[in-house]
Amino acid sequence: MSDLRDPAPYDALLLLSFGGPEGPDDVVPFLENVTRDRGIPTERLKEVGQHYFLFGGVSPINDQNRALLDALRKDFADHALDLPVYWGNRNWAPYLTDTLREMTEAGHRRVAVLATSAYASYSGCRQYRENLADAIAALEAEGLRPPRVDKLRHYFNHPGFVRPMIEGVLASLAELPEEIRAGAHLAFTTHSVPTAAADTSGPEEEHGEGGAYVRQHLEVARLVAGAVRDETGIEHPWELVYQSRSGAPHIPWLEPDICDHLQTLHDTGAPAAVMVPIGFVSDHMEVLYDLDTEATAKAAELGLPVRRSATVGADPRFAAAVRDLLLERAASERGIDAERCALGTLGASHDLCPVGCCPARNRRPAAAGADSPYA
Ligand SMILES: CC1=C(CCC(=O)O)c2cc3nc(cc4[nH]c(cc5[nH]c(cc1n2)c(C)c5CCC(=O)O)c(CCC(=O)O)c4C)C(CCC(=O)O)=C3C
Ligand SMILES: [Fe+2]
Repeated sequence: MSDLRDPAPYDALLLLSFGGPEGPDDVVPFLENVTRDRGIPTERLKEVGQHYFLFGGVSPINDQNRALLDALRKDFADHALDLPVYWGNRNWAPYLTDTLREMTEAGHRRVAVLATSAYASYSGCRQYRENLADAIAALEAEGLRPPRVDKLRHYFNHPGFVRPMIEGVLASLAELPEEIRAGAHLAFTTHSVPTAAADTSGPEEEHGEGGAYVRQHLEVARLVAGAVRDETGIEHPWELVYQSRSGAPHIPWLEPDICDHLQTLHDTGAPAAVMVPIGFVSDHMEVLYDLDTEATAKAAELGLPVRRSATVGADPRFAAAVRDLLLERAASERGIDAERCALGTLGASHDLCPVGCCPARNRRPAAAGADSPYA
């Protein structure tokens, strides 16, 4: 079989995610894992710890990933794709290294990796690749021969990621009282990163200020706003804003913050807003706390009606998109040119991050890129 439904050379899919605590005792060790050598002020860490304690010390991200695993397995089974799906995290159990050890022992030799992060950037891409390299090195040090890992391309502009978000915005708009609906702003929001990290995101010279990170988010915002206009006939004003900033105050990060933006909307007479978390794949803590708790409280204080639209989560169209990305890459690894699904004007992202893509402050080995020691 050498058709576009053939997963060869891949013999497994690895869902690679951030990880999160599953109870109060996990919170501090989890935050220590996340922030090791990252210079985040203690005050910020205490504050973020409180966000988790507010939810019983449980991050929603793990259940979101379990739901996505179920959706992927169902989608694969429904399409006669006989490929096991594993799950490993960068910062909490099931840890990436343990999952990769399990995969090694099960005899897997070539693994496609789906990261739960849709865009370019150090935090959203290279850091995942560094952790893959760390896991491979750890297993090699145990005398094992881990499989080769290939990270599937960025899917920010894949219709299986964008379409569910469009529907989410339409549903949130429909929930707003009719007399304020037409004037509602769309506040597209994503994780802030240091401006220096944004500027160097993606292949050098391919992107302007803000780099691939800002450009890719602006493209998704434009696509969603355009589809909403086509559907409703109403041109909702929109902006790209940021959330979840950490780090020292003197270091510039992408702005404006969602809460400052809500203040501006209020001050300039906007009647309502829909917060659209395009930067996140599922409803994890950044969405539940920073948007649903903090920004929603800010809006209430201002008397500004707001809604928060859905993330893709375990939407079956997203699961189908993952299958599409995997089969597209598999074909390409076999030397066959498969169609690369992408909405808008940026085109399908690269398979292999080029050398120097999304550079780290401290250079470390990263797997699954042109500069990988494990190609
Ligand atoms: C771009 C980006 C994404 C989106 C892409 C992706 O999804 O990967 C993302 C996702 C997430 N970030 C998460 C949690 C945290 N991120 C932190 C810190 C940081 N994130 C950053 C960036 C991003 N982060 C950055 C530049 C820092 C500063 C420190 C550093 O340079 O590394 C900290 C430390 C405390 C704080 O400062 O907030 C925590 C606890 C969780 C899990 C949530 C849950 O438990 O449900 C998820 C999904
Ligand atoms: Fe983060």
